[in-house]
Amino acid sequence: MTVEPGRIRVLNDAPPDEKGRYVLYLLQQANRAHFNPALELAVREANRLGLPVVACFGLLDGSNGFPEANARHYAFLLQGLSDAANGLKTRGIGFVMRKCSPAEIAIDLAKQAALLVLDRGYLAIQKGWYEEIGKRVKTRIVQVEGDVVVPLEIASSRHEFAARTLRPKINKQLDGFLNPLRVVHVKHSADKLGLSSTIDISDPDAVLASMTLDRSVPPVKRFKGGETEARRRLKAFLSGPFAHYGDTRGKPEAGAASHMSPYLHFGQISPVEIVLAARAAKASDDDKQAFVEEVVVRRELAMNHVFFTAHYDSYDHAIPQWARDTLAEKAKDERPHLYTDEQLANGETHDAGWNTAMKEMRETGFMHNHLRMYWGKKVLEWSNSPKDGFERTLRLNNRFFLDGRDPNSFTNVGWVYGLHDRPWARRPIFGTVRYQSENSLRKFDLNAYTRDVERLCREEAKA
Ligand SMILES: Cc1cc2nc3c(=O)[nH]c(=O)nc-3n(C[C@H](O)[C@H](O)[C@H](O)COP(=O)(O)OP(=O)(O)OC[C@H]3O[C@@H](n4cnc5c(N)ncnc54)[C@H](O)[C@@H]3O)c2cc1C
Repeated sequence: MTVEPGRIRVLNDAPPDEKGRYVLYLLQQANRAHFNPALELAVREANRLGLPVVACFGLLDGSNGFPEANARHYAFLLQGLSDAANGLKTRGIGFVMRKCSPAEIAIDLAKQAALLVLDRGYLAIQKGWYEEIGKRVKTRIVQVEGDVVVPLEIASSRHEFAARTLRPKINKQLDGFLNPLRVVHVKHSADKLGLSSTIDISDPDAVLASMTLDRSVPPVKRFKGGETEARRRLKAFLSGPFAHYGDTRGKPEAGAASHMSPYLHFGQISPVEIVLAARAAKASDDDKQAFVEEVVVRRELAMNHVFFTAHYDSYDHAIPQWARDTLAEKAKDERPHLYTDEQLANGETHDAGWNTAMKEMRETGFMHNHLRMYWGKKVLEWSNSPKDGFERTLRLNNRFFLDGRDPNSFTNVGWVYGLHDRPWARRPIFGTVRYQSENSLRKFDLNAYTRDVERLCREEAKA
C-alpha cells in the first residue's frame, strides 16, 4: 500500500515551487532507507513532479550537541546513518549530511526544493525544529508519521490516564495502519545534482572521532546500529525466543526479548514492519498479543505522554498529583540505604542483583525489561527525596541506555513514580506508589543472568 492518508499532515499548503530542483526529505527521526513512509511519499511526489529526491541530516555537534547524547549514542546513530546512506544510494536518492541543526540544513536546502517532506518525532527539541522550519521555509511542507503504528492524534486527542484507557482506542485503529509499505521506484536519480555532503558517512568511526562530545560513556560492541542489523536481529528473535515470549518475557536469562528498543529509538526500523513480521511468525496468539501490547500500546502510550505533557522531564509536571502527594507524605521516612550518584553508576550498593543490572546497563548499554522496573524502584528507595530520585533515575537512564532519551525513557521513569499507575498498599518511603521488593529477583534465575552479564562484559572489554 502507499502511505495511509492518516499519516500525512500538510504544514505549509503552498503549491510545490516550480523552480525547485528536487524534492527534499529531512531524514531525522526515521533513519532508514526502507519501510519509511516519509521517504516513499517523497519519492512518489518527486516522480510526479519529474524531479530527483534528496534526503538530508543535520548532525548536532559540540556545544550544539543533542541533549544528553554521548559517544555511545552517537556511535550507534552514525552506524545507522551509514547504513541508511548506502540504501539511499542504491535507490538513486541523494544524501547530504552537515554538522548543523536539522532545522538549519532543511531551511538551507529547501531554498532549491520544490517540496519539503519531514518525518516526525515527539521530543520537545524535535517539535522546536518543525516550528522553526515551518516559519522559515516558504515552499510546500508535508509531514509524515512513520515511527508509530497508529498516528498519535488519531489514536487519542488527550493525555491518556493509563494503558487501559489507550488500549481500546489503539485497537480500534490498529488494522487500518498495519499495512505493508509499497516501495516506489525512483524515476529520476539524484546523481547529476552535484550536491555533496561535508561529512563522509561511509566511515562512521572517523566521523565520531571528528566530533566534540562527551566520551565518558564509550560505544558498545553488543549493539551495532543500522536497519540491516535491526532486521537481522528481528528475524533471529521471531524465529527463536518469540515462541515463548508470553511465558518467559519476565525472565531475563531466557532471552525472550527482541532488543528492538535501540533500533526503534533511532528510527532504524519501523514499528509497523516489526508488528507485521511478528503477526506472520510461528507463535501462539497469546505470544503475539503480548508483544503487540508492548511494541504498540505501551510504546505509543509513552508517545502520548510526551506529546501532551509540555515538561515531561520535570517531576512536578510529569508525575500525577496523587503520587506526588503520597510520596511527599513519606518524604521524611527513614531510608536505610542512601547512595550517591557515583555509587549508583558504579554499582556499589548492598544489592548484588541490582549491581549486576547496573553493570549490564553501564557496560553494554541495555537492561532487560523486568530488571528495569526493579532498578528504577530501588533508586527511588535509595534517594533523599522522590524528586531527587526521579531526576537521577532519568540521568542514569539517559546516560547509559542506547535507547535512552526516548519518549519511553521519560514515561517509564515516570511510571516508577506512579505515572499511568494506581495506588497500591501503603508502604514506608513509597506511600501508595507501587513498591517492588527483592522477591522479584527470585522469580527468575539470577545466577544465570549474572553469568550472562559477566560474559557480555568480557566481550565488551576485548580489544
Ligand atoms: C525504569 C524503566 C526505564 C525504561 N527506560 C526505557 C528507555 O530509556 N527506552 C526504552 O525504549 N524503553 C525503556 N523502558 C521500557 C522497556 O523496559 C524497554 O523498552 C524494553 O525493555 C526494551 O527491550 P526490548 O526491545 O527487548 O523489549 P521487548 O520486550 O522485545 O518489547 C518490544 C518493544 O516494545 C516496547 N516496550 C517494551 N516494554 C515497554 C514498556 N514498558 N513501555 C513502553 N514500551 C515498551 C519497546 O519499544 C520494545 O523495543 C524502561 C522501563 C522501565 C521500567
